[in-house]
Amino acid sequence: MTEHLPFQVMGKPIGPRCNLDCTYCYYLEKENLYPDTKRFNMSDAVLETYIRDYLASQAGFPAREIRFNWQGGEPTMLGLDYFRRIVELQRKYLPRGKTVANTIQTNGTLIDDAWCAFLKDNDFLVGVSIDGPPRLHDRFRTYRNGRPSHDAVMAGIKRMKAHGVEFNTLSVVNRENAAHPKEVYRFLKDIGSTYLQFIPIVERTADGHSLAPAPQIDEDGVSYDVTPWSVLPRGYGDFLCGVFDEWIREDVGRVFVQFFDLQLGLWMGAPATMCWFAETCGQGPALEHNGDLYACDHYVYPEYRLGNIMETPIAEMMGSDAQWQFGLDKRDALPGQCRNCDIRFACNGGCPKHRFARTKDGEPGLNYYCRSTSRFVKHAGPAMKVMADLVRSGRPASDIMELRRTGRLAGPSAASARPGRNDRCPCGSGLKYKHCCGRL
Ligand SMILES: C[S@@+](CC[C@H](N)C(=O)[O-])C[C@H]1O[C@@H](n2cnc3c(N)ncnc32)[C@H](O)[C@@H]1O
Ligand code: SF4
Ligand code: SF4
Ligand code: SF4
Repeated sequence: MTEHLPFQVMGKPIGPRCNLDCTYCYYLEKENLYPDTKRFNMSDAVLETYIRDYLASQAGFPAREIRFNWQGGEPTMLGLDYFRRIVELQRKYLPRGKTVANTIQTNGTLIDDAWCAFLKDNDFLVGVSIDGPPRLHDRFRTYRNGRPSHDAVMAGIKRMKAHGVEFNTLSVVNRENAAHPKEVYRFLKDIGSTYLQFIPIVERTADGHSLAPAPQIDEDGVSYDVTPWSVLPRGYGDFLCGVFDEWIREDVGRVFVQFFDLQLGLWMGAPATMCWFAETCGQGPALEHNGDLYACDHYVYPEYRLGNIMETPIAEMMGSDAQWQFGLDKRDALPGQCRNCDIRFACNGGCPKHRFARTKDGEPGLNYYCRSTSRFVKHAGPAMKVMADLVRSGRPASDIMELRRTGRLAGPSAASARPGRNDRCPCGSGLKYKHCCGRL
């Protein structure tokens, strides 16, 4: 058996089954992978094998906590007894000296008081999918009959808050809500979310989505063969900058936005905390209901199936040449433009799933979101640099808000107005702009 790195599985104990039918959902179509399957619940035998083998596979690594991520489809459709069994099996097989943590990603519509009590008692961290206020959320997140889901999600969130269940929000950035960064951000704050994740959505028509009647044209006149709900690169960049401007004004250290957090880490030279921005990947396989293991949640396709946990130990599949190669390809397949990119440290070419654009020289393999990332880094880079310096000098990153209030630092909008090359850099470093953030 070959060695493997620590890894975290995205578990799909109910496969792609769901009580909602979100227009943009990439996972519902996975039913086609299992055409003869009527019931997608992971059997007790597969569940027990998974929990036993996964815990054993992580036992030798230094991290004390071993994490299980439950997703889908909609995992809460499995019911509470199913999750009680999960906790029981985790206790049974927990290696000495380790602790277990659980996250569950849900649409929130089925969270009642009994669920809340269970989630609280067992310290589950809950991720709730919500795309903003009703007008924006209900545009795509509906039941099969088209009924909106926002009210049900909010009822679930209200209950969780009443029970003191820890939750964060996961919002897809799509063509509609991307145009309203401030409204989305303020809404998420108002409902009590203090940890916000934003995931951009892009689906190519070439992947079999036939609903895009014509190429989608970006504001810059560039044409993309993506679905009408996919956010365009310019729109996603603008969204990130819009949210950043709100956050940096009064919320640093109080509200955690995953993207900003991880960018700050990268500016400080720390390893990426999200695979999209890491140099290599391949440490986040997806486990389907029947024990099939895939290279990644974004690559649940037959050609990326590593095997089945009922036949091959999970550790062996994760140490296989195929999985190593999958992870290294992220770095090795970078096009020239990325290899020579000044902000590669903050991007690393992004997720390979999104690398279907062409570079300025026409080379394939550039990330669709290249323009979004570079726009964000140029906009937020000066402030990121200041925050990184603050943290390095033992001060909290949130001190940046005071520096900006007292005029000792230019705001992001002033920074993005581009000073002259020989002017003092607006980030406050004392260097000339051309020697500091101007190099971006
Ligand atoms: C597939 S769902 C499964 C868990 C649960 N049903 C939920 O909605 O949270 C996991 C996350 O993926 C997001 N998602 C769905 N389709 C997507 C797409 N095409 N691109 C990016 N994210 C997507 C959902 O909004 C949700 O936040
Ligand atoms: S609730 Fe989750 S799994 Fe269900 S359709 Fe929506 S995004 Fe997909
Ligand atoms: S910003 Fe663009 S060119 Fe630079 S590493 Fe990212 S995708 Fe590549
Ligand atoms: S393919 Fe994308 S989502 Fe999957 S592990 Fe790599 S970077 Fe992460």
